[in-house]
Amino acid sequence: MPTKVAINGAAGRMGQRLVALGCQDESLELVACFEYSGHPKFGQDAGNIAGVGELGLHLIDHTDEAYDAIIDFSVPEGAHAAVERAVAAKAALVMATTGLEEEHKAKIREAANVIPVVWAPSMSTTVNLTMKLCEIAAEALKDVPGGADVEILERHHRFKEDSPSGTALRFGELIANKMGITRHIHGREGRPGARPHDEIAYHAIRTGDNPGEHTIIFGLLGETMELTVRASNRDCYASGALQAAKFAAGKPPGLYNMNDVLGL
Ligand SMILES: NC(=O)C1=CN([C@@H]2O[C@H](COP(=O)(O)OP(=O)(O)OC[C@H]3O[C@@H](n4cnc5c(N)ncnc54)[C@H](O)[C@@H]3O)[C@@H](O)[C@H]2O)C=CC1
Ligand SMILES: O=C(O)C1=N[C@H](C(=O)O)C[C@H](O)C1
Repeated sequence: MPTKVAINGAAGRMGQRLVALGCQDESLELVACFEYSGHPKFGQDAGNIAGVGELGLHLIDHTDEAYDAIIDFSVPEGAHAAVERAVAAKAALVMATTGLEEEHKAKIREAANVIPVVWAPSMSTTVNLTMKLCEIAAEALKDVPGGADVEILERHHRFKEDSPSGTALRFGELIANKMGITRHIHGREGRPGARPHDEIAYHAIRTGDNPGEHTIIFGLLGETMELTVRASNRDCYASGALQAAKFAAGKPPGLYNMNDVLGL
């Protein structure tokens, strides 16, 4: 039986790729494409919007159709709505939206008591693998003589609303946990003085249509290591999210991440 999937934020950049890839995947069935009712294309066919032709799936904000999983790539308010939809439908939730406030995060954690939730700031295989590599590097370099300075650079398209990216913040969190760092700063200006070792700095670049790029720098005295992971287009995120939906459907309630989905 195919996994029945609903998409929240279906007219967005990511939503359109989910519709386009999802409708070609025989192991799943798209059953609902949610948008907020004020969207200028509300009611139109999601397939036409995604450029794959009519699918008979219109942009809606309510359905009585059952589904096994709902995937959310939207905005914080949309993510809130997706959690409520998932709990009401007793469906798995794949939460991909970034830039969430603490109230939204608390709601997701609470939902994981009653439904399976896959929650990750990046659904990309290579990003999640790079996170593993960074954890190895952080562990190995935490006591290196002279210290290792960690800086995280991210580049995204000009339309991105949150900064820094959720992925950059997750990289920082994982590295900080391994190295015992508690200070996180965002850019530098003026005369901040010599760099302390126990901080991680984030730098967010916004240009053109960049679908996402992260560089993690470990700077030592005498040598530097940089790990870069770069998306060529959004399909790495969309296919990861569809995989996560299939993974989570029917799983026991709980919080899962992409390492669980990808077996990393
Ligand atoms: N975890 C991951 O792998 C990735 C996460 N993202 C995140 O996904 C989010 C969306 O990214 P994009 O698609 O580029 O943004 P977008 O702005 O193109 O799409 C967001 C969509 O959500 C819709 N929306 C707004 N309110 C809604 C509501 N109440 N209910 C349902 N839909 C609603 C908007 O109308 C829009 O169509 C961002 O937070 C981004 O950072 C993006 C790519 C990968
Ligand atoms: O908004 C985007 O485009 C992306 N957002 C995610 C993030 O904030 O980490 C993931 C990816 O980098 C693309």
